[in-house]
Amino acid sequence: MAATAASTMSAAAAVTRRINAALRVDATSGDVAAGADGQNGRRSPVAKRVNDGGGGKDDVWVAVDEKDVCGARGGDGAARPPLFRTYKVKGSILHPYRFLILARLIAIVAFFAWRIRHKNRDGAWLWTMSMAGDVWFGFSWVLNQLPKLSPIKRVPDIAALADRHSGDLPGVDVFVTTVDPVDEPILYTVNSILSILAADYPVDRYACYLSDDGGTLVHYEAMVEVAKFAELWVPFCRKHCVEPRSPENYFAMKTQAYKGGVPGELMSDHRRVRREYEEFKVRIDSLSSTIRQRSDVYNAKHAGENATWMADGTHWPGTWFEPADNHQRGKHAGIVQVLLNHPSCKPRLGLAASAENPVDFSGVDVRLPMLVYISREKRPGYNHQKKAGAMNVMLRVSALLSNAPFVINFDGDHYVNNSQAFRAPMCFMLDGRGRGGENTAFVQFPQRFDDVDPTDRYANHNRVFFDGTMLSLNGLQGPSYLGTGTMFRRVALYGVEPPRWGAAASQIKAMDIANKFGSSTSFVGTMLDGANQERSITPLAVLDESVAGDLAALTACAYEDGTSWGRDVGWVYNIATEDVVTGFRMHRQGWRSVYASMAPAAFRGTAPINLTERLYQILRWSGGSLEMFFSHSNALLAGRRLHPLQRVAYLNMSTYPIVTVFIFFYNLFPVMWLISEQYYIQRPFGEYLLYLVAVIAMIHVIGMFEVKWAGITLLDWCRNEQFYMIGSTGVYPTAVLYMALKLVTGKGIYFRLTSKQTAASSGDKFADLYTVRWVPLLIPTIVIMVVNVAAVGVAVGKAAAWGPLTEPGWLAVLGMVFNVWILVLLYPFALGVMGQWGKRPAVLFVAMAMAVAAVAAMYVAFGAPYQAELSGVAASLGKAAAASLTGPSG
Ligand SMILES: O=c1ccn([C@@H]2O[C@H](COP(=O)(O)OP(=O)(O)O[C@H]3O[C@H](CO)[C@@H](O)[C@H](O)[C@H]3O)[C@@H](O)[C@H]2O)c(=O)[nH]1
Ligand SMILES: [Mn+2]
Repeated sequence: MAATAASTMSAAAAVTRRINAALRVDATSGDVAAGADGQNGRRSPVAKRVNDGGGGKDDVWVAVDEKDVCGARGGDGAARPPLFRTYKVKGSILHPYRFLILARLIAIVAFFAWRIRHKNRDGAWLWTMSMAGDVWFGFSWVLNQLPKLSPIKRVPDIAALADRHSGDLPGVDVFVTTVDPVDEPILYTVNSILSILAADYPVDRYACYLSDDGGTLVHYEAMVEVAKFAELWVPFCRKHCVEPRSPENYFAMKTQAYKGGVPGELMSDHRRVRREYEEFKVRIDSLSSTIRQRSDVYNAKHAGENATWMADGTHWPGTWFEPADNHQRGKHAGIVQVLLNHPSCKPRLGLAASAENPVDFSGVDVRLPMLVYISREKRPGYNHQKKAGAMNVMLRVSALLSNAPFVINFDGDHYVNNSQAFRAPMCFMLDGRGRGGENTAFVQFPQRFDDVDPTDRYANHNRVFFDGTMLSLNGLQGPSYLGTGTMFRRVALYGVEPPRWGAAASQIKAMDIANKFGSSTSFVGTMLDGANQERSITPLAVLDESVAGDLAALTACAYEDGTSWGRDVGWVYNIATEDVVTGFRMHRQGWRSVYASMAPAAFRGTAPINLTERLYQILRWSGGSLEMFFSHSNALLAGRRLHPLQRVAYLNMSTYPIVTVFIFFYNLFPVMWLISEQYYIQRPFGEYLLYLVAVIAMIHVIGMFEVKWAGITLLDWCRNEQFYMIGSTGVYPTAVLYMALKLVTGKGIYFRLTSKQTAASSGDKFADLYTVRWVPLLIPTIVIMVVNVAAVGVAVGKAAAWGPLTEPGWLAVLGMVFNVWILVLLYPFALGVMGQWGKRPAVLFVAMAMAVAAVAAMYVAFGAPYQAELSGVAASLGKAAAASLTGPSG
């Protein structure tokens, strides 16, 4: 947005700015801040903020904290402008929205009353069951709707942060997790790390940690390569203010507005860096074979050995290609390696262009932040607690090495998309007003996905789910699955209670330290410091023997034995969705949190585009939610510190799969009128239909309102509806079944790593979209499709037998509408299970038409009783319609 303004600036100003860019926020690259006017963010903060209104032109949102902004010049003359802005939905939209919710509530209650007064006597069991279903539909809708009554949006003001905290931003420890260089392509991981190293945050105030749960040398050496390539990449990003700072994504972009200060040098620098990046990628790709060849050479020299060798001619302490004792998956030593040491506090300018350095970095700070590789110890017989376990090890190791008061986490396949992304949460953590400040335990940004799926079949669900529901949580941070991209306050992770850090210090002192946090006195010694957000990171001078010993102790499996880790301290264990429960523990203690957004999106990542992978992912999420309900993290058990609406939000989130059991049976119901034509669900049918249509129409209109402020398109919303139905017909009921089994047998859900092989490992980026992995999880949905196709066939048969203009024929067609509706919702699923054929949807339509024709012909030939038996149609109508009473409640 500011590109043209910036490019006309004088060269001298550009150089100053370049240096500044590394040291303080650069207004031209802070999209969230107002458009730059060439003043490098030095306009009066108040004037600027009054002008821009934060969200820009907006016909949905209005600022709620105008008073704070205008009153920012306090009596003592010191300006304390707010660091973030809060917006609420305009009254002209909000009031009709709320009115509709009320109207629907009344309609639902009236509908129940009507149904009870007109109890159906022919099919009492069916009537009772459908009543139970409808009551649950209504109840879960209320749970879902209540927290959304006052939608709020918060936007960080990065320019204001720069004004107020230019030299004293708090420290941040950035954690990245990965397990397998193949399942989670290593190219994503290196890009993730590079985007972090190049972020626009004071280099001496943050550190980056990679946890490699596979313990592979490939990951370690990839980090060595990253550290080398970063020397070119990071200054390049600073010099030209490029976005995003993940090279793969940057180079994939077609055109870009220039935001740096030396547009004349971009072309040649870009070409040069791009070539280096291509070479870097080749080295990353061949790491595995390089290491193998090297190991073969060494092993040949040391007869009888089958080790994996590091470049310096020593054994790799982690896992080997040929598994050996203490060098195999699930059984190896812990490793901590500092790849880039913590930089000095003073800027170090780079070299001028020369033969060896074609890129001129003479005006650019070339320091790099700290980079550490960690692989925790693995031993058989221990439950390693997946990601949560890895996070807790990182929390301890980082305490010793950098001990930043804030930590932020990324999955290996996510990257920093907006270089201001680490500054943005600070706007909330450091703002003293109401929601912000010391009581804020974590700040979360919506998870965005690269549009990896050309048809957007499955990936959009997340976007709608998170933005469409969470954004609106009354300004509350609701429960979520966003383990990645959330910035936490370290003390909150230690289980310390709010509100005040001063009090927290005495809390820590009063705690039964060793029993709670484990036996490392070095670690415990860091705890007080780690809570102090004014403290800057003081690097350890040398990693001497004693530090190495401490680190080994902290990464050991046995460290947590008999402690509170995984329960009251650190990320919570024994649940498939550790992130939700960990956030819940903080909320329950009375911590606050913020859900915020910025533009461009702070972080991006990948979502599986393969149908089966995606279904397993939501199986884990929904299973985790139910586990939460049946655990000590049940929202009903939380004390009074939990905000009432937040409690409702957590209840909704931990029970949402249950409703789909009813949806599942409703969708299956047409089977009834394939075998018999006996069932009435409710009479008089006309009135019943009227209620249903009203209730269904209203939920869709309410949904339209939410679409308006969630910043999503109508197509997104339709995809969401479709994916919700796909989940409701297979995954969610399965999760309920799992939960029931777990309650009986005590065995939990296996946390299956979400595999994302596609883009990196094959030529066709979308190959995975067209791969069917047959699993039992697909069966229920297929059955429902078959039943509904057959039902359509019977309806066509009826219409043909009676003539479409007769009453029975007409009702048959009407019934069919609902079957077709279900089929439309399941359409992406149908394409998914067709595999390669899914590229040609026409095939699906032909096959369906043939199936329908066949069933219709069979009905006419053998089935048609030629009597006025319409009940089947009626029943099918009612059931299918009721299925969408709640819509995607997520
Ligand atoms: O033993 C393990 C298993 C997983 N991971 C890492 O955990 C992350 C999440 O695992 P993944 O299989 O990719 O799950 P997703 O469904 O893609 O992740 C979402 O859902 C998880 C559970 O709610 C959250 O933890 C994640 O942050 C969120 O992105 C990845 O970085 C993994 O490398 C480990 O470090 N160790
Ligand atoms: Mn993931």
